[in-house]
Amino acid sequence: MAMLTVNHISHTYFSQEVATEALRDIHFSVAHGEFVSILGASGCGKSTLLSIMAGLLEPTVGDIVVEGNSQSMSIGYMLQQDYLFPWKTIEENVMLGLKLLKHEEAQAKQTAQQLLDAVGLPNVEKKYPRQLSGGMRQRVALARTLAVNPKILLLDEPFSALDYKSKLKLEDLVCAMLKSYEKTAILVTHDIGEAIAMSDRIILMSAKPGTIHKIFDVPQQLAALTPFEARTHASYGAFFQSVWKELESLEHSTSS
Ligand SMILES: Nc1ncnc2c1ncn2[C@@H]1O[C@H](COP(=O)(O)OP(=O)(O)OP(=O)(O)O)[C@@H](O)[C@H]1O
Repeated sequence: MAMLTVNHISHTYFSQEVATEALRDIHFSVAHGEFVSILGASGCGKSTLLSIMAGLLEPTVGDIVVEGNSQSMSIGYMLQQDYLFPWKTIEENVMLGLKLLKHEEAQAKQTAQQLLDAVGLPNVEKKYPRQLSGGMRQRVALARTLAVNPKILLLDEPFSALDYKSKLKLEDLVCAMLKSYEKTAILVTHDIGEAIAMSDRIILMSAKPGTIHKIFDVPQQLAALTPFEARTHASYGAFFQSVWKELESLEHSTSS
């Protein structure tokens, strides 16, 4: 059974008597452990779809089915900004969700420490977010997300505020962590390279209204590699070009 099904979702915003059709009949499933990217130009409805998948926005038509349940309870997020609480230590930030779920303090501390070790930050637990770099803070955000053991991670351009080297390193770390914790992930991005390097499948969206234009299976020889290895593999360029061409044709068809 699919881990998540986006079940014929359509969404129209109504504001001040103006209707904007943001999404039309979006339908796809994501398997357990799969990494799917949603790629598209600005305004194609990525954020709207993400908000619906997260359960933050009720779609006009359709629903989200998570592993057989019609609810999006088991979803964690990693966003562009880390949203760490500046007045809390790193350890307290990672433990936050566990405390809300009423986990025992000692157990929560142990989980936080294990995850901080796993994301390569073994000695920062008593520091505050302002004492860490942007890349380190995003690693803390990843640890905090994984701490509550969500079934599915929604990643909303989580590397876009980072310098290029930190971004590539974090891509590798996120994929390694997701693999070792057997998580399912959906990444929203407008970065073709990132989508290719990280995903098993890429859903390319067109705009006005947002629809699924095409779904690419990332070639196995790339999908099996780490993101950095994929970016530097001989077949990366040809696949990049085929996705790029499709994106270009979309832009021409919407601007003509
Ligand atoms: N609250 C809202 N009220 C009215 N229209 C909205 C609202 N939010 C988004 N829209 C419209 O819905 C469409 C899809 O917007 P959305 O933000 O989901 O796209 P996006 O692909 O995430 O864009 P970006 O990459 O720029 O964030 C756009 O036409 C946008 O103007």
